[in-house]
Amino acid sequence: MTDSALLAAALATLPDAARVAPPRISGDGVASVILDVSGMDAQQRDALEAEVRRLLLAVAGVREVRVVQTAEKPERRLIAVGSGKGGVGKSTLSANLAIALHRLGFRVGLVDADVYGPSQPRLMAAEGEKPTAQDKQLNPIPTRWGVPMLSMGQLVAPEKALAWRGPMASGALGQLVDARWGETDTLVVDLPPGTGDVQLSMIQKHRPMGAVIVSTPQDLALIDAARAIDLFNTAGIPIIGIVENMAGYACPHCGEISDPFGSGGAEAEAARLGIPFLGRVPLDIAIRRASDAGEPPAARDDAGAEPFLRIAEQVAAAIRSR
Ligand SMILES: Nc1ncnc2c1ncn2[C@@H]1O[C@H](COP(=O)(O)OP(=O)(O)OP(=O)(O)O)[C@@H](O)[C@H]1O
Repeated sequence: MTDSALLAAALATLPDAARVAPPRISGDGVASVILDVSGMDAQQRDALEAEVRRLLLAVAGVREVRVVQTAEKPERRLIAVGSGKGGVGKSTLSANLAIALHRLGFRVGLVDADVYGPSQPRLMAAEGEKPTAQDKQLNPIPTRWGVPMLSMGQLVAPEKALAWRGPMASGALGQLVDARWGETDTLVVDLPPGTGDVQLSMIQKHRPMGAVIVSTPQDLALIDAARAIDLFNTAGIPIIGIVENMAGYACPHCGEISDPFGSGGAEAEAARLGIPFLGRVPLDIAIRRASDAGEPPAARDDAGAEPFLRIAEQVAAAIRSR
């Protein structure tokens, strides 16, 4: 006859013994044990389970071992990046913000929820890669920038996306957010422009910690940005701040600075609305070229990364103050 005390003694030698709940054994020699695998990667989990099985099967009277793995759901904050209208650089900002936050020490993942114009696979040099799934949960795709990602563009062919109705897009958003993000503590979510179903689903179901709004300096973009801000405000999601993108164009030939979309509009709007202004990203052909080449400027060790790092520092401060 084998009792539970014998099993516990066999497992006491494990370095991870604290993760093993007291095992039980049935009269017919089936040992049951629960392992707490919180924070472990798949390899560590498998190794622990194999070791527990080996030790228990070595105990006289044990003919079978049943193992259940449990893990605490890690606390993961979502940062939604939105804009009132398309083409203002929301995707560019999301990718570079994610990388800059990673450089500041956060464990960051990137979700591209823009079903109608997913651009993260290109920006992050992951075009053509398809995520695999495990137990119906998607595995994020690692990128060379240390920020794993998932994109609507990896779930649906571009020509089919246009036919997607709101509920389908919202369902897909759930799959991206609830994927196997493991140790990731912060998800940067690149939303579609505007205030449609995906944004509502994001707000209602996934409750982001806060939102970053991207706008160009011009009036029309700002009116739309104010609408996006209003949506988050109404739902009680804090606005972390506004970023002004495509501000101040430096001519690559003569160096003269011009302001094709005006200047300072987003900062003035932020002041008017009483929300933080997070910074300005210049209209710079180097940003467009690097983005098209899948080499986000925020990953560089030169001045090109600076605007994104400054913005990320403010977002990091907002995260830490919560
Ligand atoms: N600061 C910048 N300087 C130069 N080009 C930029 C800058 N920001 C973005 N771009 C370029 O502008 C274009 C639109 O940017 P992006 O795709 O990030 O915008 P978006 O708001 O996400 O658009 P959409 O709503 O279509 O997804 C891209 O070609 C991008 O490389």
